[in-house]
Amino acid sequence: MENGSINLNINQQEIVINTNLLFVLKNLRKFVSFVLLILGDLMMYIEEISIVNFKNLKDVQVEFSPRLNCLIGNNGAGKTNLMDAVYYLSFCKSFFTTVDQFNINHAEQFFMLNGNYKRLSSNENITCGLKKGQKKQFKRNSKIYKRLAEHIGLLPLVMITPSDVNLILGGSDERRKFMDGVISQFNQNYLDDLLKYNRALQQRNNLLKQFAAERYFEAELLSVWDNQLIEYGTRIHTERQKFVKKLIPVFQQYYSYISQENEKVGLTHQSDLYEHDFEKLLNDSLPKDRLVQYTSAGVHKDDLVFNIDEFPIKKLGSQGQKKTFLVALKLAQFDFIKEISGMNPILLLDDIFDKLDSNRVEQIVKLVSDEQFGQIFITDTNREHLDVMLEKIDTGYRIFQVNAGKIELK
Ligand SMILES: Nc1ncnc2c1ncn2[C@@H]1O[C@H](COP(=O)(O)OP(=O)(O)OP(=O)(O)O)[C@@H](O)[C@H]1O
Repeated sequence: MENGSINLNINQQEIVINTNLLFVLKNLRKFVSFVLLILGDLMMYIEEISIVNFKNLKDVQVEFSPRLNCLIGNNGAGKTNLMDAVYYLSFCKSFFTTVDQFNINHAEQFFMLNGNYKRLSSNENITCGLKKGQKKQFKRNSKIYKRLAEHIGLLPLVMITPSDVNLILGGSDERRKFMDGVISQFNQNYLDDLLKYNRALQQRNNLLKQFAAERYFEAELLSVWDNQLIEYGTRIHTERQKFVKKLIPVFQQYYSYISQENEKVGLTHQSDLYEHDFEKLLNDSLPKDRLVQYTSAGVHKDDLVFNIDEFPIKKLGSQGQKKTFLVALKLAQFDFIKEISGMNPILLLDDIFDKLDSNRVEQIVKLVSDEQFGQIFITDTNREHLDVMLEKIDTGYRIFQVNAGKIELK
């Protein structure tokens, strides 16, 4: 008995030590971010860029401010193209198209981007070149990347553009892409799980089609893919759940600040896996899957539900409310990435003030003028909103006039 109670005490002590260790590890990342913040070392920014033949930017060299860069010019001048060039150097692709060749100037055969960055205490030179009909070359400090995935996350960046409205208006795949894009930037395991899940899903769907075509069924063959879906899908679900849990309160705070508490917004992660475990789901949906010849349940059906005052924002939100929603969502993404990377992501705000009333514009201006944001790029067709912003940031900004693909420092 005595021995038993001694063992019990030891076990309890071990549990306490383990729990403390877990707590320390969990909070270590937060602590490091906090220390870096205090030391002012969260800064990461692009110092200069040279662009050749990227869309309508044929020959551009620009030195940027580490704080605020305002791009002013008429419609079609090339403001968004300049931002997309900066986006490209972070993500190895355009924000707007997956077809790389579309980024080459129509009259030319190649494009070239070259960016110099300050990142924590080091300098980084990133170049990208693409010739028509060839594979693109992406280099960090003159060394070619073997896998582009190695570059993702090195230069964190968040972009807000008018096309983000597809997140609200588009299908659930847009919202899954949003979740997956943010999580996988800093989580290689998540990206691997996603790739493996999609491969297994494809194979399972092929098999269901084959069974139907041959009027035949073999449960054992299907279970090979079921097991893989369950393994990867359950991990994907857990990561998405953690991400959304972190995102919601920050997003709601931003929305409430910008709208001055005029509306209440909600964001919910919808997934079959909250109700049942994956194995049961696949078993229950098997008769339907055999009929429709594809997998009808799983994390590939997940969605994010966006509400305003408890109604779907897609149907009932005004244009300004939708815009506010997206700005708050992307700013919450900014906070999430900042915490994970320990750096201030570059923030690109394209045409952000369109559709917003003057109160909301003023709130956003106040927000992003704050030191908690690092380097910011902002476009507008005139100086009206930007001048209000510049009153709040008295030093460290640059204004560029963009005109027919040419960029001039004002
Ligand atoms: N591959 C390409 N080659 C040449 N020009 C291109 C290419 N792709 C896009 N463009 C041109 O770039 C221009 C669009 O530039 P951009 O989207 O940067 O404009 P903007 O200044 O942001 O305008 P807005 O204020 O309307 O948003 C268009 O004139 C378009 O035709």
